[in-house]
Amino acid sequence: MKPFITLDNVTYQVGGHVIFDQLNMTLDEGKIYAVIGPSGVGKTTLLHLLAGFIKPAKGHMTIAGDEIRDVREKTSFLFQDLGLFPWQTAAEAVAMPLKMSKDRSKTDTDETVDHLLSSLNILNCKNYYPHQLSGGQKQRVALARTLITQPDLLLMDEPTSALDAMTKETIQQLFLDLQSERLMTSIFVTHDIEEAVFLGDDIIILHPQGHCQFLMNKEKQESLSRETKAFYDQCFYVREQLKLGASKA
Ligand SMILES: Nc1ncnc2c1ncn2[C@@H]1O[C@H](COP(=O)(O)OP(=O)(O)OP(=O)(O)O)[C@@H](O)[C@H]1O
Repeated sequence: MKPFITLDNVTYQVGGHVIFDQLNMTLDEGKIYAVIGPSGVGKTTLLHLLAGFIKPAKGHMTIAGDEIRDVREKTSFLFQDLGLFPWQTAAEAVAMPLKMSKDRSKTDTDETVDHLLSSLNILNCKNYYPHQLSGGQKQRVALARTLITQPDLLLMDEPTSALDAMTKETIQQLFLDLQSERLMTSIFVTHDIEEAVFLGDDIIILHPQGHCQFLMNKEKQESLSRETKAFYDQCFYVREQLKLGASKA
């Protein structure tokens, strides 16, 4: 795997409060990274730095060898509130990022949207407005909208936190299927240890005071099944590491 993202001595502070002090990180291309850690530790801030929404006070950050100076075209962001507009149908919301590109015909855009909605099993909802969609369907529409531009980096902030347990599992599996079809690096923030262990190739634990711990996750597991002892052992291990970090703070 190639290094795709590098953070080199990144320092970030807000209102006199240091969130990251000389943070270093190398993330590989094509992997899924789960970011977990206590509330207020800086998980969303890390995503915002990577998205180019905010800039570090010191240090360097690169994606695909280029310094992050601004919001990149090839980075997509899935916000916690999904950002679906009440006046847009599912198909219109998903097509929106493509409409900004002038060199696409309407037929081409419609076909791409239908293909993606179909692969997320929501083609039947294409003319529905947000109030006509369930939580899981909204989540899929928002995911489709982030994927339509074929991003090489997908950043997601607690993507399944508002979903019930079964819908969450369906979306997680769909996400894994989509990720396996694309050359895309995904980084998602979660408070859910099981989600981090199920989805993350690696888990990044952010501890208080900006200490960052990497856990190789998937290669330690026998399978992706939640039913295995290895899965629960790994969840237990992540929980212990979080507790240990909190006790040192
Ligand atoms: N605009 C801001 N002004 C002042 N402080 C801020 C601002 N944005 C974030 N912070 C502070 O920065 C710290 C990190 O915030 P961040 O949202 O990244 O944490 P988090 O780990 O994602 O938390 P949570 O799990 O609760 O969502 C918090 O202490 C927060 O209060």
